[in-house]
Amino acid sequence: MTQGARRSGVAVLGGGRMGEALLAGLVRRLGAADVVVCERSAERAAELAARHGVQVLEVPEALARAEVLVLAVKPQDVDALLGLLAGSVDPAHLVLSVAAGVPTSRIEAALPPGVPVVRAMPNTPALVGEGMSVVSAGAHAGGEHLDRAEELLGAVGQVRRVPEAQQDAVTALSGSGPAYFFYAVEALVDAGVLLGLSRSLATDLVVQTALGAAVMLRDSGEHPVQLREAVTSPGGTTAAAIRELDRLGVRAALVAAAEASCARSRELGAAPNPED
Ligand SMILES: NC(=O)C1=CN([C@@H]2O[C@H](COP(=O)(O)OP(=O)(O)OC[C@H]3O[C@@H](n4cnc5c(N)ncnc54)[C@H](OP(=O)(O)O)[C@@H]3O)[C@@H](O)[C@H]2O)C=CC1
Ligand SMILES: O=C(O)[C@@H]1CCC=N1
Repeated sequence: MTQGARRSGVAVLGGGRMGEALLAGLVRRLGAADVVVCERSAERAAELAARHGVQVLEVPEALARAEVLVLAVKPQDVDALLGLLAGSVDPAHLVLSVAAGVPTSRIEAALPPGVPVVRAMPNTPALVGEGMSVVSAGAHAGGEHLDRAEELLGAVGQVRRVPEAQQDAVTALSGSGPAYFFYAVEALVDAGVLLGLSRSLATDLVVQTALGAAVMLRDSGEHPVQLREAVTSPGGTTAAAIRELDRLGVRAALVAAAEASCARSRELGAAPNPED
């Protein structure tokens, strides 16, 4: 029997926010019998098992069972997890890492030679099947590994491929991106309350407006500037609002936020200095 012939399905290693979002989509796509989770907090593990019907395993058992290993621990925990994998992982596994910043070369160096590694940057809307994931192949990953990663991440939304050098920029846009939109919604709801609306009505107005705007951006084929101009009546309310956004530097703030996210991704990916 060839190496790994008895393995199938996916093990999610690290059942936190991102791990759960992926787990939920994978269970929808593959069924709970083909997805297992490893989580070091017993309480959290029990919660995931109850919510998604998946089996919770220790790392060695998960490696023996699953073909695809999704590394979903914090970048700061990746080296410790790789230490647990190193003795049992082999080239018939596919390691799919979603850890922000961590390059495939760092993962490959900690594992036996030839283990295929794909780096991915998903985002939390995966939880509702509207994720955006971007994948890149490591040195030992071929087209079939990228196809497999794309197929799995396709269960939770859209997928694109980029050269790995672009992954920190991707993290700044789609990885961290949902938080920028949640932040804007939070601020607008507070603005509605300031203007005298109930919090509940303000939330309904802002959330549906965000959803409508997102669908127009996706489906209309029009540039965001054209869509914004269509809202902006001559001498009207929107022009007054946009003038304030420009005066307060919101465009520059968004660019600076994305640059900071990209820089932090690079920092998280750097191998720890043993002297730190
Ligand atoms: N959250 C997001 O929007 C996104 C996150 N990512 C990436 O996903 C990864 C996880 O992020 P996130 O879900 O936010 O973080 P969380 O801290 O919520 O999740 C990580 C989980 O892994 C557990 N864990 C750590 N080490 C082990 C181990 N050896 N075995 C089993 N479980 C372990 C942690 O336990 P404990 O709590 O005890 O530490 C925690 O429950 C990160 O690398 C992040 O960069 C990528 C894209 C988007
Ligand atoms: O904040 C973070 O580091 C992770 C990576 C991208 C989104 N969340």
